[in-house]
Amino acid sequence: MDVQWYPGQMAKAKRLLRENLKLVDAVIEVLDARIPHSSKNPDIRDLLARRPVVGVLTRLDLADPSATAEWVKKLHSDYFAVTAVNANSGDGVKKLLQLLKGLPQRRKHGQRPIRLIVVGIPNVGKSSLINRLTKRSAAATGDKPGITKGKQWVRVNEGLEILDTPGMLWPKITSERQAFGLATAGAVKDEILDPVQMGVELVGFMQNEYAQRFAERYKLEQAEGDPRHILNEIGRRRGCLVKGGEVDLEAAARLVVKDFREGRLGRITLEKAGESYDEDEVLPDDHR
Ligand SMILES: Nc1nc2c(ncn2[C@@H]2O[C@H](COP(=O)(O)OP(=O)(O)OP(=O)(O)O)[C@@H](O)[C@H]2O)c(=O)[nH]1
Repeated sequence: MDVQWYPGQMAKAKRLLRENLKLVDAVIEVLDARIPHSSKNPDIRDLLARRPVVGVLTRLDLADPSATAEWVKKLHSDYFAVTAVNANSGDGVKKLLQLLKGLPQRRKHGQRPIRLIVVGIPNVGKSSLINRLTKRSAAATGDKPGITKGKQWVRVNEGLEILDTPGMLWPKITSERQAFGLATAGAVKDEILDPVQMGVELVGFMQNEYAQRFAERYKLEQAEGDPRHILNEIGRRRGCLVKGGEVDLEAAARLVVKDFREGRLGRITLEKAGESYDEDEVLPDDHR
């Protein structure tokens, strides 16, 4: 499995982050509310050097509301404060601004505003959040991982400034389950997983967690049974066919994953706060 992050890239990301951290009083770590466990990078704690970190779960609108509430509670002990937002619409940003008001300044610099950097793995909504906080639309946003550009201080309000360049964190993939979550949520390139495998796993997950809603969405008489077979059935119904009328399973898989990403399967969280992540199957070192 190719995880798309190479040691050189990671070293560069770390170096940049270390440089930028020298400039700031506090950090916002952006997590995807649909995969809070997998979008959190446990390796950065040392780099942050005791700076207060505010955890922000984006995609509030796409995640399961009760799961998000539980994650906010669970993550509380890891952060200075935690909250959830919709970085597109701005829902929850007012509350975040309230929390940011409580941040301490690192050094006494007279009256200068508190300086912040936004960090997170690719495609979690860092630029969207910066744009929301600064009410601009200049920071580049896009649905492909890794397109953030530009660099300057931007004023949020009289007490707060934010670095326009988000800090890029590398996803840490130690289990197949994490690979599935990160790829399905779009935080790593799709190529990390075989598309059919991703689709089959997503169907299996939906069968276990949101069976009724899933059956309704695809007008399936029943959502039970072999996930591959169900995927085939979805492909047939949706006209994902190759010459000769056979189902194009890859097209069907891409359709289901796209429906998930765009919220058409409803509000879904792939990782629940109450689950244990310690016992995940650990991938061999060369896959991390
Ligand atoms: N529905 C929804 N979409 C969001 C939210 N936050 C971000 N997005 C979308 O997710 C995509 C990625 O957002 P970006 O802000 O570019 O993410 P980023 O972390 O800066 O991405 P990189 O530059 O790749 O690291 C965009 O299409 C956003 O519109 C959210 O809260 N809800």
